[in-house]
Amino acid sequence: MRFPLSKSLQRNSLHGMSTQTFRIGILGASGYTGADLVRILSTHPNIEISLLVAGRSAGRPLGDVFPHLGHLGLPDLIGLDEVEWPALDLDLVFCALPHATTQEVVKGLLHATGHSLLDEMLIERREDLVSAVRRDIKIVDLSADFRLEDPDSYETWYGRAHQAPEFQSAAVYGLTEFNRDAVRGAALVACPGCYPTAALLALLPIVEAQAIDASDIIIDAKSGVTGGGRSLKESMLFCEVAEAMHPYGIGHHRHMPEMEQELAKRAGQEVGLSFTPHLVPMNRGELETIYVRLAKGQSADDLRDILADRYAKEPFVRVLDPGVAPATRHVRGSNLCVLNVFEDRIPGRAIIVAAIDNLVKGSSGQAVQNMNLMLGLPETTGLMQAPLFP
Ligand SMILES: NC(=O)C1=CN([C@@H]2O[C@H](COP(=O)(O)OP(=O)(O)OC[C@H]3O[C@@H](n4cnc5c(N)ncnc54)[C@H](OP(=O)(O)O)[C@@H]3O)[C@@H](O)[C@H]2O)C=CC1
Ligand SMILES: CC(=O)N[C@@H](CCC(=O)OP(=O)(O)O)C(=O)O
Repeated sequence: MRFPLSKSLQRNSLHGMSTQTFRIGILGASGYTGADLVRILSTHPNIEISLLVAGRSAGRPLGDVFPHLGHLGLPDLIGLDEVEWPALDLDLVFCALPHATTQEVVKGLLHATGHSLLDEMLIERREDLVSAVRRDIKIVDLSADFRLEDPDSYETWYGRAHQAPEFQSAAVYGLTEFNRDAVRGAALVACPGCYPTAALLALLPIVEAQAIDASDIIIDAKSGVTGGGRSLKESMLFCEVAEAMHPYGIGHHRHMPEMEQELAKRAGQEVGLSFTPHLVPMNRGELETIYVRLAKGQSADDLRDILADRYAKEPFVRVLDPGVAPATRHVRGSNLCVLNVFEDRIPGRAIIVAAIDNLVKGSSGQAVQNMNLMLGLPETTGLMQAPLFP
């Protein structure tokens, strides 16, 4: 059976698997999330990696920067200004660039390809480019640039005015389990931050059921050092991180408005949370211990039932057996989020625990999950690897 290629996928009638290949690019391929995108996509059956962009590492082979990826035969890293967008004819681009860098890059990319999003924004596009591209390029952004819907909130929390505010409203917030349909049709997906990913998966169903007081949530979070990226920072040096642990961003971390924005959409009441992240001496992984006040008549078991029901059919979110504490070793290298709920000694309170791998479900894995939907592929393609243990 044949389908038009641009609309549907050619299907292998024997195995029910798509045989179509999509050309993708990775901007920020010499960073931690870029490396994990390459790792995950290198075994994805429908993806050809056609472009790898870097900053300081531009001009070097990928295997020079990451010897563990050197055998894949991928293109060398190049600079942004060397990319010939129309000629590359990409289906999708991942932006794994530092936040604040991405907004102008995305704007430039939409102009350089004559993207039809420009029509929606009533911005003139060059007709010669329109005819040169096969179809609109799709963008999956891993940075924070398009997560906040309100330009003023962006300026308040990121300390500078947004450079592409006209595209903020076009972006779909890519928490896949809650925005599947919108992600499928999106031109630009803003993947959630790693801390919001774990917090929202733990809290959204419970807040939606009005089973807790959403104005009184306390999130105590711990992250591995890769959460801070690969560029050199004193606070990330081995001697500063090993055998130590410290909180940061106390009372003013930029992930708070992101969590509140998404919780508020479902809470039906005022949302208030305290959030304190800590840096812990491990490479990857993230654990959140969340303290909540129960709504009248609710128990910790009720919260657990709400999560278990909500995620029963989700491939990447698991509620562990009663009493089993989620740990980063349960998810390492996988696209899983593991959750559980515990009774507090103080009546009327409960404790929710969530664990993810910040580089997989917290960034690159979730980005590929969104890519699969945007390209019309089964959501789990390339993402079913079991966690690495111990
Ligand atoms: N690390 C994590 O756990 C998570 C990260 N994120 C977000 O994902 C994005 C990437 O994060 P991460 O991989 O950790 O960051 P890294 O610092 O490890 O990597 C950043 C990448 O961007 C490249 N880059 C920087 N400036 C430019 C430029 N001007 N032109 C071209 N390339 C440039 C760097 O190239 P080079 O090194 O060669 O200069 C590098 O490849 C960030 O926005 C981050 O906030 C989101 C969720 C989790
Ligand atoms: C350990 C560490 O530094 N973590 C980062 C969060 C990384 C992330 O997921 O979020 P963004 O995409 O919003 O950067 C931080 O606290 O800023």
